[in-house]
Amino acid sequence: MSSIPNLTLHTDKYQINMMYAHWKNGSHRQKAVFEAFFRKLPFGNGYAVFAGLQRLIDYVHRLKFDEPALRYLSEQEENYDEGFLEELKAFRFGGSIYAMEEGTLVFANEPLVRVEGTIFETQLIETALLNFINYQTLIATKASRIKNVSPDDTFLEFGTRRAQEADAAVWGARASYIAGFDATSNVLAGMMFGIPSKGTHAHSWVQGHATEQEAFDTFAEALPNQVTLLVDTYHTLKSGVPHAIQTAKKMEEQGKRMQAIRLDSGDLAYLSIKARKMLDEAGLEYVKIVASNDLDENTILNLKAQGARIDTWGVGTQLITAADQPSLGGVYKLVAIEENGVMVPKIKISGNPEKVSTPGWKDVYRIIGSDTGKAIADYIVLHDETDVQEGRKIKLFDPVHPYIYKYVDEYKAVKLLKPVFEDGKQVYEVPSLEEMRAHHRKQLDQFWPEYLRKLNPEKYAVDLSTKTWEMKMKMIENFNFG
Ligand SMILES: Nc1ncnc2c1ncn2[C@@H]1O[C@H](COP(=O)(O)OP(=O)(O)OP(=O)(O)O)[C@@H](O)[C@H]1O
Ligand SMILES: O=P(O)(O)OC[C@H]1O[C@H](OP(=O)(O)OP(=O)(O)O)[C@H](O)[C@@H]1O
Ligand SMILES: O=C(O)c1cccnc1
Repeated sequence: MSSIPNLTLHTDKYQINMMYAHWKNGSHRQKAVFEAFFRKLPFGNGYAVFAGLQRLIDYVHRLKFDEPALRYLSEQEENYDEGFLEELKAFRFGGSIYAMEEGTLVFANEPLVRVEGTIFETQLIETALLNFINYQTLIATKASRIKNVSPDDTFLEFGTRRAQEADAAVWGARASYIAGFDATSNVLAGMMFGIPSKGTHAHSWVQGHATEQEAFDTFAEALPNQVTLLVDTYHTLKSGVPHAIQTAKKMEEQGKRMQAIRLDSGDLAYLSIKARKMLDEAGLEYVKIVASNDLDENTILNLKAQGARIDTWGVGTQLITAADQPSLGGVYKLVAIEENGVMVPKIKISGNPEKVSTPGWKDVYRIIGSDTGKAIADYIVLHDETDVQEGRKIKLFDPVHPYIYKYVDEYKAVKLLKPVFEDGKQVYEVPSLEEMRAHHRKQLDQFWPEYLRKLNPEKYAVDLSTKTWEMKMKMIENFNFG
């Protein structure tokens, strides 16, 4: 995508400063492994939906310190050596990246992306990687949560005007589509990604005409195949719906069908039930009802419970800004580094036991029961462990309460981290957005409903292999606080 800018300097300065210090020290070609993960699921949801990989891939391809970037760096008060800037000039990403596929259900404390390479390149990409996957995973999760309130209804993403700037709108629209939304109002996202783009009209269209009837008729004449009329500018039931019915009748005379009316204020349950009745009585059973107005999963669920007759939900602000939790706290931690030619696992100790990182270079398997076809647990192993790959009996235990355990031997193990780049070369064929949506739906089918419910979902197990757990415990024990 040529419209994507070079984001090489889209990083925190401390990354460049660490790269510089490594270069000064001669350690910049040392090999390192980092893993990105989050510690807590957002919105009290039982799962998150991974997204952001396409953006990461585009970014990695375009990593290059060009002349303006080098000039800017040369003017900084850090006073970087000329030799460092020469090193940056020659820089290309030559590392390896393994990642979850977009649309995959993911959980806390499991690697979502693993990056292997020189300390120079693995350090540089931390900030942008987290920026992309934290936001897009958050929005995809929110979208999946909203869509799952009523999976058979149609959901439109309407958030652009309220999004935190343009990139958030466009990439948020894409994340929403992966997780089950059906279309976006953002035309650029439509063009860039092939998402269906849809639109009704604003109140200004009605306000700008002498009468509401004239506004509706004129709109219907201009766009006869895409007529959704906004009926709440003056009075929904006394004016908007009757006028929309008149327009629909005129369309019928010309052999055309109006698509829908849109409700955008007031009591959406009451108004949709009344409007449905009026449309049906006029023989317009085929005209659908769209609703919008600061909707989120809770309001939609509530409206459904009240018997609202709404077919299509337009969701903006609450989705695109993830209003109830506007950030996902994904982090990127060093898990191994080369010392004297050998990769040595690394741990990050914290006073808060939940924040102690799991050392070593790891893979994640989804363990699926052979009898049920449903996911049992995600199982994290050191990358050279082979038991799970070979289908041998494994012990699943809670890493916080290891005395709670069970053995499983009848299972299928799906490796979740897919090779994306190997030694700087892209080896992953990015699926189409339609394939990602289908993948997401299949993922949902793989989980029992108790993990998917909106309120107080069951906690899905993310377990460490015995070797991973033992290594972690040993490293904590041996840690020299001196
Ligand atoms: N029957 C309902 N049950 C629960 N929530 C509802 C119902 N109908 C609408 N809502 C929601 O209640 C909120 C109403 O907000 P608000 O009072 O600002 O809207 P309004 O009546 O449309 O006023 P305005 O014209 O200023 O937008 C919206 O989030 C809307 O989606
Ligand atoms: O409420 P959200 O979930 O954010 O959905 C988007 C909102 O944006 C529009 O309102 P706005 O008042 O901006 O313009 P309008 O004149 O078209 O209603 C639209 O009518 C929705 O209410
Ligand atoms: O097409 C619409 O109705 C629309 C688009 C963006 C925001 N609100 C509504």
